[in-house]
Amino acid sequence: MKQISLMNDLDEALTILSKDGEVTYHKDFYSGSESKQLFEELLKGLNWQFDELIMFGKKITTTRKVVWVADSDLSYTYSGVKKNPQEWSAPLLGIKQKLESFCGHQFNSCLLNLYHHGDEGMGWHSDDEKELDQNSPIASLSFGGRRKFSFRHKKDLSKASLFLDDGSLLLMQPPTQTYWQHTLLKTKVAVEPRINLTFRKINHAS
Ligand SMILES: O=C(O)CCC(=O)C(=O)O
Ligand SMILES: [Fe+2]
Repeated sequence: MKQISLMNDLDEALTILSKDGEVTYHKDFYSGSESKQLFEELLKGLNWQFDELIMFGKKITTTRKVVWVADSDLSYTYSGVKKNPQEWSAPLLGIKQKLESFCGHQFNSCLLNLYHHGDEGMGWHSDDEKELDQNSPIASLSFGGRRKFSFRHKKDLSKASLFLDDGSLLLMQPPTQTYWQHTLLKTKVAVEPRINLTFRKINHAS
């Protein structure tokens, strides 16, 4: 199995995948002080809830907490469970604006995940739900503890891994979700809590 590992000590954008999609990593999208402030605002200013998903036909509740934010006219089913969106808060709107001008794309929803410890992660999946606009990138922002993230090609199982730093942006362009899965790995090393935001574009129900 081919393994690509990247050290994230460059300042400019790093290209993560070699084929079947495009992912770039932008280490210092936010400065350390901006990230610290945004982490606190997001932690305190949103209604964090345990996530519910269907696994092996059973509804389970995660220890990780989530918030789903979206324009009020949207609904979204994720991991088999329909989500009810919260409204955009001021800090989130500020982040969305900065992202949109950087990416040249508009987003209408954001899934936030709060990982309290290293023993909370997210298993292999693609963000390829049918509601998502296939032509839109997914922009993943990280605040707090530095965590390892991997991609795995669905056919040849090749991998690409990197660490997602505090204040970093991982930009996943189409058709990345069609060909690759990704995961946030658990770790036994002590890590700070982390908040991840994935900005998405959901199609309006026709
Ligand atoms: O926390 C992360 O970096 C990954 C989150 C993710 O993959 C998702 O929300 O779909
Ligand atoms: Fe994901």
